[in-house]
Amino acid sequence: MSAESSATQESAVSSSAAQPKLSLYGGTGTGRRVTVRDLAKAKREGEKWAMLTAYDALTAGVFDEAGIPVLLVGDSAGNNHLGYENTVPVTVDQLVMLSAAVVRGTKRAMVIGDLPFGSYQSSPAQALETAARFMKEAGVGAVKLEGGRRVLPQVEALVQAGVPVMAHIGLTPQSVNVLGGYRIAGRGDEEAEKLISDAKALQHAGAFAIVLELVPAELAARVSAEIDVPTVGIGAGAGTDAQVLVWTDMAGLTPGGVPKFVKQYADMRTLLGDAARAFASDVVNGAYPDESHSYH
Ligand SMILES: Nc1nc(=O)c2c([nH]1)NC[C@@H]1CN(c3ccc(C(=O)N[C@@H](CCC(=O)O)C(=O)O)cc3)CN21
Ligand SMILES: CC(C)C(=O)C(=O)O
Ligand SMILES: [Mg+2]
Repeated sequence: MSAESSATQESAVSSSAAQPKLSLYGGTGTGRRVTVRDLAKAKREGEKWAMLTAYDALTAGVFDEAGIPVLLVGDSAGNNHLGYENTVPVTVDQLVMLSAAVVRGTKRAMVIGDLPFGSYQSSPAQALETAARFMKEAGVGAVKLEGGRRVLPQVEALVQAGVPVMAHIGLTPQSVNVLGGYRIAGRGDEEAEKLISDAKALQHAGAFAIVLELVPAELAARVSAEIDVPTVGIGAGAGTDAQVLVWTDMAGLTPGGVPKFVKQYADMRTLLGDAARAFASDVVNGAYPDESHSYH
């Protein structure tokens, strides 16, 4: 399949399930994807929205049918899909492939590609080259990158070239080796002021939304009130315009403990483990397959 045709908005996923009433969709059945204008309108009208990560076509299709308006192909695929320790080793090739799958598996969500570590920091030209791959080869509707002031030239160049950019400040996991861990950002007056001025500068540079990760709730609420573009919180309290969670955390599939900001809405680790154990047990006992699963 050519890059062109794999990037179409068509999908094998069909939906007959009832959709949640989200004006973000411009009414269901409009046959179009959520756009940056829809998200701007949601902020004006005080409508909150949810974003989830997605790393494959089937899971993305489930979220699309559930009415999640924005799906992020996060570099959190590093630890949640590809088996790495963190997001640092993730490559553009890997995320472009996963992004293409998420676009193919969805019809209405805006799909955002997370620019991996090392794929945009060097220069605006590098950022544009990477973003163009996500748009042409995967068909994403926008990209996301980490950083405040230090990436303003990249944000400006991308927006001027026609690439919608979601910014990401607060805890920026691609800098985990500099930070020495995943710590709360924006504590203290000086850090708080820096976060606010970064948010304003990113908005001025043309970012259509800003992720606020692991920042005190009061500060995130203040940022959200002081800027016109939507904020998307993760571990940033209830005062942001939208919320994002890593889907494996939300669904109870992530092994070990999850951060305190996560709410688990399912227990998929137990569900899948039980299914696998039941299958294995049936095979060992001769209970599967039986006549109904056999051909003659
Ligand atoms: N599965 C998963 N969920 C995520 O939310 C996530 C990833 N992976 N990978 C990329 C980043 C890393 N993130 C993280 C990772 C750990 C904490 C954490 O341990 N937080 C502590 C509080 C830290 C503090 O007190 O300073 C916690 O217990 O909540 C937070 C965000 C968020 N992102
Ligand atoms: C947690 C979100 C914001 C992210 O950047 C990711 O999933 O990679
Ligand atoms: Mg990320």
